[in-house]
Amino acid sequence: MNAPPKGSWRLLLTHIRPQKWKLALGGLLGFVGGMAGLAEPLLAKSVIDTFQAGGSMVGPILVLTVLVLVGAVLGALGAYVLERTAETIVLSARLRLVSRMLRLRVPDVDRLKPGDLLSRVTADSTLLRAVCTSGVTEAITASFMLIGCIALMAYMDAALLGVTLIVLVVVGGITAVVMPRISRATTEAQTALGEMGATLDRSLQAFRTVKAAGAEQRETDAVRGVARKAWRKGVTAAGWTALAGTSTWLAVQLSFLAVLGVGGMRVASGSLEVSSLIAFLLYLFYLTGPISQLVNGATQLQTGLAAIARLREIEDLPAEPVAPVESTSPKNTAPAAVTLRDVHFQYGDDRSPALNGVSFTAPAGGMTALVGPSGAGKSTVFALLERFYEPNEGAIDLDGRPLTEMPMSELRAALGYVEQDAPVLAGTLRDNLLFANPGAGEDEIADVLTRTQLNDLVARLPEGLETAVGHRGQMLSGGERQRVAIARALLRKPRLLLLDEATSQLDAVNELRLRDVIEEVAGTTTVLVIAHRLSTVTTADRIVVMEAGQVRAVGSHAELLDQDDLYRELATTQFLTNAEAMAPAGDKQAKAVQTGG
Ligand SMILES: Nc1ncnc2c1ncn2[C@@H]1O[C@H](COP(=O)(O)OP(=O)(O)OP(=O)(O)O)[C@@H](O)[C@H]1O
Repeated sequence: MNAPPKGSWRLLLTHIRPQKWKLALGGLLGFVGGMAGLAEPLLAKSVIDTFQAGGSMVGPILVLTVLVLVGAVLGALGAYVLERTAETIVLSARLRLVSRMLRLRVPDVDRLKPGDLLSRVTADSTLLRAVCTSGVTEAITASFMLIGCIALMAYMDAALLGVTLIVLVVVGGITAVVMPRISRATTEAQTALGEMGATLDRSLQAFRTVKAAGAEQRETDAVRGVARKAWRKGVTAAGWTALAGTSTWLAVQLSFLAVLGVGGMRVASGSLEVSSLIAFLLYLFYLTGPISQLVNGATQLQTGLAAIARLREIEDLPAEPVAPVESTSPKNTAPAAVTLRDVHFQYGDDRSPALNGVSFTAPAGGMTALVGPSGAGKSTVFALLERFYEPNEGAIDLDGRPLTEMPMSELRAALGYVEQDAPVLAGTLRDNLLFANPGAGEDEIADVLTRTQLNDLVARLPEGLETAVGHRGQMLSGGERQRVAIARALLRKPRLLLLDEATSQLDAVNELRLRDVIEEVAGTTTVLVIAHRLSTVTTADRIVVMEAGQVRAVGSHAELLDQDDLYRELATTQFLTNAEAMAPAGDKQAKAVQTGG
């Protein structure tokens, strides 16, 4: 990336525009403060002239002192206003990103890594701060100062200014060459930082697995590897930045020597006053400030634009529509029928089809079970029902209405979704229950706790509903987690409950409880369950057998046992082991051969 893409500038302006007056005020204060400093050499010249003429120096020195103080105060005030405004710009960028992040579409998030996303909100957005202060405002102020300074130098002595400018043009050239390199190194450093976040996030998400697999060192090495990569890129950027800074310093020193030489000769020849030479030299040193501010500003701008480019990648992604404020009219809670008509879907152009012409109906009320070998496309059906993805062909209707014609919020409000894994979030049990319906009352909570047979769990927990359940709910058993997730989904009063049964073994008690809970729920709402248990399939009103992205049979347990070979095979291998698990003396070996999925 040699030049930041055009869109990055536009996005930068989007962030800056709302704060433009505050930035202008900060810049103005800094500028006025700087102007006070600019007048100092002129006054110093008059002090020297007065001294040489034998007049009183009290007046000029007093004015000089006041000017220094006013300059300092205004400069500090300007810096504060700028920094404060820059913080506000960082905040607004973060708020924009955060509110967009959770509205991104599932297929886009599938591609992105959570740790990298995190690093964009935290690390990359921070870089905006510098771009708004040094990058934009200070650079503009510094340009004015530079122009003012050069004008005054021209007024003092045009020949000496000529000498100075030659050296400055050389610095400008060096800076122009260095800047794109800083930009590239910064982008790479930020990308590496994002990679580090993603790698670390992966390990933390699977913390127990990492330990159990004895992979601490390997994972640590992986994170250290990307940390070092970020360091290398950071060091490269630092090197170029140092070169830019040093060339500035060197330019001023060289100008100083050149002006001292040329000016000295002119003083000796009597064509220049000593006081003018001193004032000119003071201006020359004064020039260091604006020039290094400009170089620093350009550096920060490159850094900021690199960060902005990463923020833009998120901002450019399409988002799902924002849910409107919940209407006050009572929510339709009647069980809904769902129909899939010749649905085709593939996760990407390079993937083989996950669904290949799937058609079936789950009538309103009652339970429909989806069964089939792993990879048959069962979870994909759920993902399409939630409109996490859109079918490539075919249609899905809810109560005869195509999903695409329903507002997303209405559709999702009508569905309850219990994921197969990690259905519980960090927080208290109450937080978890209220997650999908924060407005639910105590009586509603009590009701779902009874329906999902969680009362004894609540009684057993040290702080009841207020007990923290740990990151991803580790403090609960698998069966409890699943029932908590069902309770949460029920509190939302869904018209259709999508339940992806965990494939892991539940003990006999929990399996029976789950069966009873599903059966009870199916009495009041439509339940579509991806079933891995005999107890679930035998109680289902209808069973849809899927294989390789297609529906191969639909019927009752008895019908399918009789008519469908695959179902019979599943029943005798997969489901049967669950049945054995229900037996009081659960045969551990039988459990072990359960195929899952
Ligand atoms: N997010 C995804 N991106 C790409 N491919 C996917 C994704 N999710 C699933 N697939 C693929 O789509 C196919 C169907 O997967 P799906 O999860 O629907 O199967 P399933 O029947 O639910 O299996 P299981 O019972 O093991 O969960 C599989 O080949 C799988 O590899």
